[in-house]
Amino acid sequence: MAMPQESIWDVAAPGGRFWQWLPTPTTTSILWAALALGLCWLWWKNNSQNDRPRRTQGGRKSFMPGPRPLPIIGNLHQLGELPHRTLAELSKTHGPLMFLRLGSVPFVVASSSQAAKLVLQTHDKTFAGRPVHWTAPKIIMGPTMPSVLFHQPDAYWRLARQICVSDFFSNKRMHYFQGVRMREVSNLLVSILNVALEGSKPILLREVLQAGILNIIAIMSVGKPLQRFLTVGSGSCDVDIVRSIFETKASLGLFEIGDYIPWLAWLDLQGNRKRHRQVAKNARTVLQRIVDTRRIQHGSQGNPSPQDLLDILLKAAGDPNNKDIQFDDAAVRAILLDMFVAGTDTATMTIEWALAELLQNRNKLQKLITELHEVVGSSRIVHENDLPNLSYLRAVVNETLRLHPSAPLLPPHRSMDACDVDGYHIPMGTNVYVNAWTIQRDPSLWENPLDFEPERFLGSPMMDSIPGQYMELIPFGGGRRSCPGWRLGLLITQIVLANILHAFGWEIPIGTSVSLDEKFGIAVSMLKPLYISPLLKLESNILIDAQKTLSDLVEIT
Ligand code: HEM
Repeated sequence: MAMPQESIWDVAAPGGRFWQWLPTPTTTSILWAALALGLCWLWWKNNSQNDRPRRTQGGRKSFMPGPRPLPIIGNLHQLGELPHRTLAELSKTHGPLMFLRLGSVPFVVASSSQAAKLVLQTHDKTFAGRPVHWTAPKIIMGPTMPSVLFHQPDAYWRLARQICVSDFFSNKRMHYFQGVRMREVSNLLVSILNVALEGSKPILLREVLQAGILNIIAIMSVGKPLQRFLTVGSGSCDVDIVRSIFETKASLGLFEIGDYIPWLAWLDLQGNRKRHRQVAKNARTVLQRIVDTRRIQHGSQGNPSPQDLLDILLKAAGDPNNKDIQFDDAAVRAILLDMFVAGTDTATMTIEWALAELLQNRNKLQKLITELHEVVGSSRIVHENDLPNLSYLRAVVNETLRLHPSAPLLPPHRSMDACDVDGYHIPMGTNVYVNAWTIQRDPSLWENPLDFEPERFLGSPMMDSIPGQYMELIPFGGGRRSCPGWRLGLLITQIVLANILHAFGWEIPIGTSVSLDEKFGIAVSMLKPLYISPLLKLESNILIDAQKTLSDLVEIT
């Protein structure tokens, strides 16, 4: 019988096989070797310029300017606690289109209104993507992230977004829920009244606002305030739905090292994954319970016409025309989460910032109070129908969104294709930040840009503009990825702000002050939340009667 031929490896080492000369590999040594190889690869990738936007002018190639990255972490160390501010500083050196590498992920930062226009208008379709490395949303919503906010712009996303825009956020639906919103505003006023009657103790205004606004979004989305869904049991652990929503928001706002150094993601260096998984399990449990209950109700009522977002989504999920698109329960849950996550803090923080600015600028506060008094009088609360007559209020909200946009860098966009922007060739898969914060404080666009001057909007065409119409003012983004809930966001911000200023005076406790320092997060908030005392201005029975009348008008089951 012929002997099998020896391979080159068998003969390479005299007296034995090649690998017998190597030390026996242990798991640790394999890990170290893998780590070393990974580091080399990252070093090479960081220093290679393959994915760096470049342009050719007069036969000479030049790269998009940007700060020099470090190995492995790229420019991550330069972001600091308030990335919109540090990126604004860097853009002063490197220009309005700047390249950075965050970890190993390539980013372009647009810091002028012209650069924003290129991203959000001229190449809107190309830059409609979202990052592919997004640990928390993937764990919480599932690997395809079937949410409007996080999903890539494909047929599913277009359908989900269109359902939201043309049905849920339609004028008809907004009008339908007007009574509900007013009733929740009156509830909010009465909860502040109870504090005021106790001798005007200071309150954490943010908590009261958050609870009221969450209720508005919940009723419009799932038919009733979240507290009305009894705490549900899931096996041995009980899941509180309001807590679950807050935990989800907190998880989605966490900085994840693996999103920037994907190669390290599996190590879960920050130990966040366990937390995300628990958050995902809780959210799935509470939301699925709501979905199942509604299905049972639908079953017993025949095919009712949709009223809230859940009805609309279930109708879409059962529509045979959508059978090629996976519009399943995971999608329904993710879109509901979108509304709670994207709709609550943005409006809450905008109201808090507005009040903080007004307390620092007492003459503007007085002007707004006078307007409210003239238009509404002192015998009733402010109604949504009053809003068209409250132009200074609208100007105050615009000015607040200019100085304090909730998402100062907008959520990251991503190029779905290679494209040329301002002569630079930008490869597919490049992430993009649009620095709305710096654009909205650009001295070449705004006079005295750091001053709180609502008057600048009076008589300006920007006063009632729609998102993306003016690139100088983009708190809601622009283009196909712009905020679909902007009308509702503005409505809630205006009606709540108007009412808390009309019904109460606000005092800063002696020995404290209002600080405009910021805290970065899913929505940028005040570092030191407002802790202020309400002083009743309207007669208390006006608030109590309003609450009673509105509750009688709008019944909730
Ligand atoms: C003052 C209030 C609000 C502000 C400042 C705000 C701001 C924004 C911004 C900046 C974006 C991203 C735009 C981009 O990527 O270019 C966005 C997206 C979004 N917003 Fe809002 N928003 C507000 C209120 C709301 C409300 C009330 C809802 C829903 C109830 C909502 C739902 C969404 C959703 C679903 C998206 C994702 C859109 C997409 O990716 O296609 N927002 N919002």
